[in-house]
Amino acid sequence: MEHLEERAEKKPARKRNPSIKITNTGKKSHKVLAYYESFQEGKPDPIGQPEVWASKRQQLCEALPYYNAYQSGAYTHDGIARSILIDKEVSVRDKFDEEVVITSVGGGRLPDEETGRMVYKTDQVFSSIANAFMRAMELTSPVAVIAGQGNKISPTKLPHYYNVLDWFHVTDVWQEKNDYGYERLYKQGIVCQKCGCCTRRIEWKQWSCENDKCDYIHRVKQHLVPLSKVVADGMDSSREMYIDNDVRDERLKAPHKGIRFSQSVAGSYDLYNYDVPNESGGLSGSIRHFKSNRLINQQKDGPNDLFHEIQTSELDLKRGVAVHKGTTQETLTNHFTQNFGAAYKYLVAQDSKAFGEAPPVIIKATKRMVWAGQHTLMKSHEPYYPFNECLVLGYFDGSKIGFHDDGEKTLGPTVATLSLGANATMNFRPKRKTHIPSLDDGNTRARGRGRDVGDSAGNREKKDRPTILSIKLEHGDIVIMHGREIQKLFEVCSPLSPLNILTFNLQHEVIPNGGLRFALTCRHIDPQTLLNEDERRTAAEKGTFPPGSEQFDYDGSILATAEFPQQNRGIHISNNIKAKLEVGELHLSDVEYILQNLAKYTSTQTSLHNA
Ligand SMILES: O=C(O)CCC(=O)C(=O)O
Ligand SMILES: [Fe+2]
Repeated sequence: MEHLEERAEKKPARKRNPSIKITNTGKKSHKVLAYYESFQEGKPDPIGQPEVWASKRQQLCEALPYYNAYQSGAYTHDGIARSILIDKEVSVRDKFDEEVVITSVGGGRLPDEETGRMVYKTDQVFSSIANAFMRAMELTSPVAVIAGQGNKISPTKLPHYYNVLDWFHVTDVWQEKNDYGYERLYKQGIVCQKCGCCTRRIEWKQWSCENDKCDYIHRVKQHLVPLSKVVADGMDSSREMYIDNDVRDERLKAPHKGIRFSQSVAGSYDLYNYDVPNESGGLSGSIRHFKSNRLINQQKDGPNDLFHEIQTSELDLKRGVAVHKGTTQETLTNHFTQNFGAAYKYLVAQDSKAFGEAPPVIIKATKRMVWAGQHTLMKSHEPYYPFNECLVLGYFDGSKIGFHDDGEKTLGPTVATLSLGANATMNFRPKRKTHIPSLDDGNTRARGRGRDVGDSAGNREKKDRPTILSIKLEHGDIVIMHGREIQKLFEVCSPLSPLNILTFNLQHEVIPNGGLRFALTCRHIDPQTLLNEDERRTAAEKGTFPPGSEQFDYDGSILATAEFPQQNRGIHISNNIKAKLEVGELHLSDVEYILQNLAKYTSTQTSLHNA
C-alpha cells in the first residue's frame, strides 16, 4: 500500500505504463516464488513445490491453455487477462509476495535507439493488455501467475525456470503518475508563461526562461527519493557480499585479454584491480574498483546517509553545454553537474564553488575518495597528489555520460569516483588509434568530456573500438583510474589491430541502469599547469578543505562492523581470506595456524559453557 500512497502524492503529469495489483485467490498457496540465479544466496528455500512447471517457454505455451504468450508477459484471451509471467522485467517498485503482486503491464517499453536498453515509451496510453486486466477485475476472473527465475524481487528460491504459482484476483489497475522530479521527464522543457520562449531545463531546481529579456522562473518541487526505490533488494551490492567470490567474479573477470586482473581486499571492501599494460610490457595505468557492501553502506556518514544528504543539500546542479555553444545547434548534456573546489575546466569553464562553501556531503564524499586514492598509491609506492576538486554528476532516469577521457593537461594522474544510488555500467574502450590533427591545437575538450549527445561515427566506431572492460558500479563503490597514460589525450600511434591491443589509451562511458544516481569524481588540479598567479591562488583557495573538515576523515582500511547474521559475516570473512590467499597476502600455513588457534579457542569456550 505504501507503494500506492507514495505515487498518489506526486504531481500528476504524463501517463506512464499501467500497473496492476493482484491478490491471491486463497484457493491454495504453493508458497513457491521466484529467484534470480545469481542472487539465490541468502534467499530461503520455498515451502513446497509448484504443481506445474516448465524449463522452456514453449513447453508452457504448448501445454497450458491459459498461457500462450511467446513474446509478452501477459496472456489475454477474448479481451480478458488469463495469466501473467513475471520474469526479468520486474522494476524496483514492483511487489512480489505470496499474497500480493504488483507489476507493470502493457508493453510500454521500447528499446532506446542509442543504448538499446528498454525504456518507457512517452505518452503511453492505457494499453489493451491493461484493459484486459480491467476486464478480469470486473468479471472477478482469476489470473494465473507464473514466476520466471529472472524475477529478482521474489523472496524465495525457485526450483524451476518457469513456475506456475497460483490463481490470483486483479484488485487494481492504474496508470503510474509521473512528475517533474527524478523520473524520465527530468529534462522536459517548458514554454515560458510570460514570453512564450521555449525553455530547456538547465538547472535542476527550476526552469529559468531562456530569453535574456525575460525573468520568468518556475521552481520545481523536489521529491526525496528513498534508496530503496533505486536499489532493489535483489540488486543491492550488499547481497553480493554473501555470494561466493568464485561465482560473483566470473562476471568481473572477463575484460579484454590484454588486461591483467587481480583481486584483494581493503578493509571491508573487496578490491578488483585491472592493470592496463603499455607497449613495453610495463603499466600504462590501472583501474581499481573498491566494491562496497551493506556493512560499509550503512555506516554513519556512509553511502546510504550520503545518498539522502546529497538530495537535501543545495548543490545547484546544472546541465552543461556538450556541443556548439551559443549556436542554434547548441546541445546540453543530459546529466546535471556542479563542481566544487579548484575549477575543473572541460568543454567550457565551469563555475566552481570553493570547498569552504560546499555542503558537508561533498567533504564527506571527498574524504572517502582521498582514502581510496591514498590506499591505491601507497600500494604502488607512488606519490599521491591531493584531490582538490570534486565534480558531482546527477543522473536521472535515462541519462548517461558518453565516451570521454579524464585526461586534461591540468589533471594529476589519479581520478576517483564514488557512486551513490542506482547501479550503472562503466565501459572502457581504446581511443581512436589514428592521430587526429585537430586535437593538436589545444582545442582538446570537444573530444574530451561531455560528448554524450551521440557519436557521429556511429556503429563503425563501435565495431572498430569494442568495449574492452565493463564494470558494474553499485551504490557505495569507488573506482580509481590511475595513470596519466591511460587517459592521455593524444593517441599513441599504434600499428596493432584493435583486437590485439597492447597499449590502451582509454575512454570511458557510464550508463546508469535507470533511477537516480550521483557520481562524485575527485581529481587533482595541478597548479603548475594553470595560466597565471591569479588562477593558481584561486585554485588553492577553493581547493582547500575548510577548518573542521577533519571530523569527516575516513579510513576505509578499518573493518566496518555492524549487526549481521552470524553466518553471513562468516562468509564475508572467509571470502576475504580466500582473496588474500589468492594475491599472496596470506599463505596456507597462516590459515592453518589461525584454524588451530580458533579450534583451541572454541574448545575452551565450549568447556566453559558446559561447566
Ligand atoms: O558517472 C560516473 O561514474 C563517472 C563520471 C565520469 O566519468 C566523470 O565525471 O568524468
Ligand atoms: Fe570521466
